[in-house]
Amino acid sequence: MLRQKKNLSQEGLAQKLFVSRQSISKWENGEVEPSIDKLIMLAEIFAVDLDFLLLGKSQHDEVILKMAKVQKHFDKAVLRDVNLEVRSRDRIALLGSNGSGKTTIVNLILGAYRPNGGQIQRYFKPEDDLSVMPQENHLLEALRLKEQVALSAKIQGQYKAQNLKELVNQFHLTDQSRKLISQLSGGQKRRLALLLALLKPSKLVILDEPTVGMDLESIDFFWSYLEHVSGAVITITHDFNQIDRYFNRVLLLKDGVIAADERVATIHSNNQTIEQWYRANNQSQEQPA
Ligand SMILES: Nc1ncnc2c1ncn2[C@@H]1O[C@H](COP(=O)(O)OP(=O)(O)OP(=O)(O)O)[C@@H](O)[C@H]1O
Repeated sequence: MLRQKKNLSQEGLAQKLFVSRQSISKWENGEVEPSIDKLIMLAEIFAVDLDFLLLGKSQHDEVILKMAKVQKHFDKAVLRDVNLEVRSRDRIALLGSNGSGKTTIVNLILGAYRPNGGQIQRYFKPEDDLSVMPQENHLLEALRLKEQVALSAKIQGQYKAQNLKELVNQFHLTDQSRKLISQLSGGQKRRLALLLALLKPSKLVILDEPTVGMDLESIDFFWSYLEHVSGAVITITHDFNQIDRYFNRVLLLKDGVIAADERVATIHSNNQTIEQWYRANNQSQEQPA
């Protein structure tokens, strides 16, 4: 998948790694594993963490979350019968009109809401293996940016001052590091919220409308950074320009159920963009946010 994304043939990759094309073919078929020095080279060529390559095999296709017949109502029913299985390598875009219940699903997964019916099974420890970037930033406005990063890192047991400095730099926030959070722009706050959500490696990362308020440069940075995340990702987004590129699966929430659950590759093979697919499947509803 990574090789194809880079438009590299097996032959081309073999030349870069000083191995035969047959070796690449055997690795890709799962017959043989690359040695660690080749894995390090692969991580560099594909610009992914080594962890991503190492975990990729052991976590392949592992179910990490199951929702069965889940119901949630407030004044009226929001979720009537939600059935969903999330696997460890999924890159899911969760789509649906305003008020269809997307954030409610996120809150149920987090355990912030209890379902009125049905079951939710998490095959991971939420306190260790779940990271969330909520729709509203949960930042401490009175802290300086570097203090907020240090505090969150300490809470999550990820405190290494040098690593944090590098992370702040990667997120292009070094110039803001001494500023009070209350003085940051909306886009800078979103970038900081993403940094905090990704401080530790997680089995499941949930992002609720992450790019709202970001400028184009930050949006590009955001999506390219997410490529490096090794766990499953569920994102609520209407950033249709990116769904085609980044995600491998789309869900449409409509009338309280997952009305459509499709592989992005299948949609593309039908010569549709995700936006066209969304409009065709969500026709009777209002336009997205
Ligand atoms: N805590 C709550 N108390 C009462 N009603 C709620 C609560 N949380 C959500 N709702 C209602 O449930 C419905 C679904 O809300 P939710 O935020 O899940 O939708 P959404 O799909 O995320 O919408 P948007 O795209 O606008 O963010 C809405 O009608 C909302 O008012």
